[in-house]
Amino acid sequence: MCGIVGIIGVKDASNKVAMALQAIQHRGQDSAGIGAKKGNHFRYYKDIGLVHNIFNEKELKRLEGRCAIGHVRYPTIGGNSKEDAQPFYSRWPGIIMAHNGNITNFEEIKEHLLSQSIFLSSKCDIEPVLYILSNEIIRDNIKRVYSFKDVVKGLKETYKIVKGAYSLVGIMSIDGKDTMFAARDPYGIRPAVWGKKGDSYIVCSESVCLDVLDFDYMGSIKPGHVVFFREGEDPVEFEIEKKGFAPCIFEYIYFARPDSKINDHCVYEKRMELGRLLADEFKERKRGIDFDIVVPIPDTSRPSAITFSEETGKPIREGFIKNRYSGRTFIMPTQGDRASALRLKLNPIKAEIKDKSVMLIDDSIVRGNTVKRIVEVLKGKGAREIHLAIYSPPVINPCYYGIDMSTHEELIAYKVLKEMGYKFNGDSIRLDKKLLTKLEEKLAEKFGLNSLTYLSTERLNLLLENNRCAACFDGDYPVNVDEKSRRCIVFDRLSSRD
Ligand SMILES: O=P(O)(O)OC[C@H]1O[C@H](OP(=O)(O)OP(=O)(O)O)[C@H](O)[C@@H]1O
Ligand SMILES: NC(=O)CC[C@H](N)C(=O)O
Ligand SMILES: [Mg+2]
Repeated sequence: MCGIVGIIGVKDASNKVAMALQAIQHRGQDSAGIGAKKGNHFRYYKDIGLVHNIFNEKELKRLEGRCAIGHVRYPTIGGNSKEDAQPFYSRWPGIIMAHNGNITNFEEIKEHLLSQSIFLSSKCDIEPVLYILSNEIIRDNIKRVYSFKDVVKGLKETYKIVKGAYSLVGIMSIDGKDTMFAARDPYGIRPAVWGKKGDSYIVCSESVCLDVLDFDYMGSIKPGHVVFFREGEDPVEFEIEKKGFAPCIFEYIYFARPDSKINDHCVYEKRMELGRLLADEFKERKRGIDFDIVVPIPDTSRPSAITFSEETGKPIREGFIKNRYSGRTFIMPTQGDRASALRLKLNPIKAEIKDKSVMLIDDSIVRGNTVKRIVEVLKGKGAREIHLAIYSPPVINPCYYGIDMSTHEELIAYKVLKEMGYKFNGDSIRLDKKLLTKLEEKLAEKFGLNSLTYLSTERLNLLLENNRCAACFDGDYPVNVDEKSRRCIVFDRLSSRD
């Protein structure tokens, strides 16, 4: 999941964007970029690394202007080269743009551009979208000054061609004025919120960016809508193409910061609710299992562990301390990076663990790296029993919409179901409670756990009712991804890794 930010109407906007990007660094740790506009000049800079390593005072000074956008990247299409980092720039008309999500028909639209002799300089999926948008704005309509009407028409045509999950942010000149725009795909799969302070505006993936810069939270960009922002003017909104509302549920489970608001929900409250739902699940399906303490696996599961402890009446303890200088492991690019980072990241408190029956809480099991490491450590420190409860269902379907788990084969729950002889029917794998319990037993055995409890999809559904994309759990994909696009997403991603 990447992070996007756009700010208009402040002095040295790129400085503020750099600050906001640091607030959402957890959404992408591989590369970052900022683009700014001053008068008729666009400038941008992007590189591999964390925001504070890339942008120094000198670099930010060069990115002058009262409007700027920025991006933190976690590659899900293409590789991790400097060329693939965002944002991207188109000269005609001048637009600088970035996105969060995945363009699922990336390969098809590259061909569409090639047929018009338009070549790309990267493997990043937003580059062709930008060129399509530029083309559609200027099509049969070459002007010195473009209006909202021209840009909305261009976006409407672009939405007809581009499929997938995308939250866009961009800057261009409209009616001869600096204008920032933000748009979400027709299902609003990826988040985008906006805020206001005096005459200035901000758009970003999560509301924490607003907090660090003292902007007021104004709401979310609606699915399939575009909003234009100009300094000192009221925002102007248009519907481009709306199909429904299916925000990614994994944002609430893992991706977003707990202190953020997305889709007008407070993520912390949603995680507390997930902890309560998990406790209900545990009480219903795992009667007879006893434990001494509840231990969250830092960081993401901490709010849910609090409510799980409250609901089960068992004390919560810090069994692991997270090294404050290590980032997220799941979003690291290779299996080797993830495994060695886990050793550095989590260290146990022996006094809390020795001779205890421990109930671990985590948000998800994806590849199983974290559980494997945690069990090894706890056994080494003399835990009497190790139980694990996960506040999401088994991840058994790939994500094609911007989370780096786009193949079945990397998903541990899928692999174990296959070993159990379960027959798959495309991506639509649904687990009833009987099969869920069998899978839990098998995985517990594999990891050396005394018990494993997942949240059932039925209970997860209580979190957001029908308004969500939970395809990684239930196989219900809002945007159809054909076989060719699937292969492209996977191939582009894996061929760029070691
Ligand atoms: O089964 P796996 O493939 O290991 O993936 C799942 C784990 O990865 C994430 O943690 P991460 O370390 O990325 O971030 P966190 O500090 O926010 O928990 C997530 O919170 C799980 O703990
Ligand atoms: N996770 C994301 O949102 C990544 C955005 C885009 N697909 C890229 O790889 O740059
Ligand atoms: Mg974690």
